[in-house]
Amino acid sequence: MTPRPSGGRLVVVSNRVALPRQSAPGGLASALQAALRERGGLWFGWSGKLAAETGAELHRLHDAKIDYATIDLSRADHDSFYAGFANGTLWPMLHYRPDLVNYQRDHLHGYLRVNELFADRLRQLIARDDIIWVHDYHLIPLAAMLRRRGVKNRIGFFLHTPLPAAGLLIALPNHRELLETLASYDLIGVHTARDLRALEDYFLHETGATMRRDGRLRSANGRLFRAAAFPISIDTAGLAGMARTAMSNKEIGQLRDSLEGRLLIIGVDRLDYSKGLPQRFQAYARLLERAPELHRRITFLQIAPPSRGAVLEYREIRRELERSAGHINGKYAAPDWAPVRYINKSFPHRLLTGYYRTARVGLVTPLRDGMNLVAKEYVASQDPDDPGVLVLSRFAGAAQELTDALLVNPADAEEVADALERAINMPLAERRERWNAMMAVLQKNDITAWRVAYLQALCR
Ligand SMILES: O=P(O)(O)OC[C@H]1O[C@H](O[C@H]2O[C@H](CO)[C@@H](O)[C@H](O)[C@H]2O)[C@H](O)[C@@H](O)[C@@H]1O
Ligand SMILES: O=c1ccn([C@@H]2O[C@H](COP(=O)(O)OP(=O)(O)O)[C@@H](O)[C@H]2O)c(=O)[nH]1
Repeated sequence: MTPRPSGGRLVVVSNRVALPRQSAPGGLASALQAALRERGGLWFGWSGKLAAETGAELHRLHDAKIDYATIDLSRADHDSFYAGFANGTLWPMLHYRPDLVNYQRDHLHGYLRVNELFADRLRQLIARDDIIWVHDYHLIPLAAMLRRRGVKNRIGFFLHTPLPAAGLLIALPNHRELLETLASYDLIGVHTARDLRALEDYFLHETGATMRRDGRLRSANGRLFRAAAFPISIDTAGLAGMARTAMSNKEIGQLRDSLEGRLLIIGVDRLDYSKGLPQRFQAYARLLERAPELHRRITFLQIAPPSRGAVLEYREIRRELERSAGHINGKYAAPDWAPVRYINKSFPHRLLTGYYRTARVGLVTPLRDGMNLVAKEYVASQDPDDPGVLVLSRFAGAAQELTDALLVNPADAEEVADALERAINMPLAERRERWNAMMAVLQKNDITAWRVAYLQALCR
């Protein structure tokens, strides 16, 4: 029997789950929480905890229209699936960093084993009419495994990272066995037209798939599926409202007082090498070096909660940034002024939105980023009468939509320093004009529009 499409329960599956009252910064968790809060449904994934055995117990919880079902991972599965293959192999590859890829066959086996376990548990939870929406590179083969277990429901996939060109993807050992399983989904969503081109190109030229006249792809073994771009977004109106009320919070007042009239530049990123933080610090140092008149007039606040500490590169970048922040302050600080405030802690949106609104400049300079929701949150949080300026990397998916930001190449310290200077000195009329244009984009394509567009396409 054909499943009833749009009326069915929504079952979201992702490795990271935003459990109530648990803080785990990351765009996937923020976005899916906003999407599910409205639509309701079941959210299945990793509990974020370790246990003796993977998936031995299913933890159930209900909160604000969302049913949560989560499982723990064993230490060995966490190390091979999450830290190993997902974040030690796939993540660097997907972020154009083959030099950082650490491929180990036992990590791949762990990855496949955890996907099989996810398929087993999920199989027991789904009903015939459910619409299943799987998220991200941790779970690429899940649909193929569910299909083998007889699941006939609509199953969609969304990739939250960039997708590099086929020429790079083929450097991944066993790439075809893994990536071809994507054909078991009914719809593959990516953030941008560039990611979509890369996906189609890979399927057409590396796997023998063909493109039909109706736009669907036919895999080498005859399965029909679609691929399309759906740029993820934020709860624009909700965050704008939150930013307005945040300004009366004690913590925001404390930040404002501490600035003593200086202009604030803000960066908010998970501590990840893809976010271009060392390059950002260098660009800021370059600005201080070439514009002494700005000393004491500006302060750079970088919020960088630690992430994926089980992976070596993440521990190394943490050390590198501590050195870099110390070096800049050592060189330029005065007894009453520190040019950099560097914080390895995570903050809730209730405060972040107020920090964004306090900042004259939002500095978002990843080397590669699927979307980058921080860029969008910064814009949504601004005061319409006196908005700040977004300096944004061309290599974040968000740059495709936020074309009125000051777009930069994050690897060019001089160009980023130029943009910072321009942002600091930008007249109010130009700030308003740019902000209005970006806000119009975010009001049109908010998180609801993203969810509705994706699910409509999946159920078509
Ligand atoms: O779950 P973690 O390992 O702690 O990492 C956090 C998330 O990082 C990545 O987020 C991506 O999704 C965002 C929303 O689409 C997007 O804006 C951003 O560019 C991506 O980096 C990762 O893809 C998620 O799976 C992680 O949960
Ligand atoms: O201290 C923090 C730092 C970040 N975030 C959130 O984490 C998400 C980061 O998403 P983004 O798409 O920018 O990058 P990702 O971390 O997913 O790669 C955004 O919603 C941030 O507001 C947060 O809640 N607290």
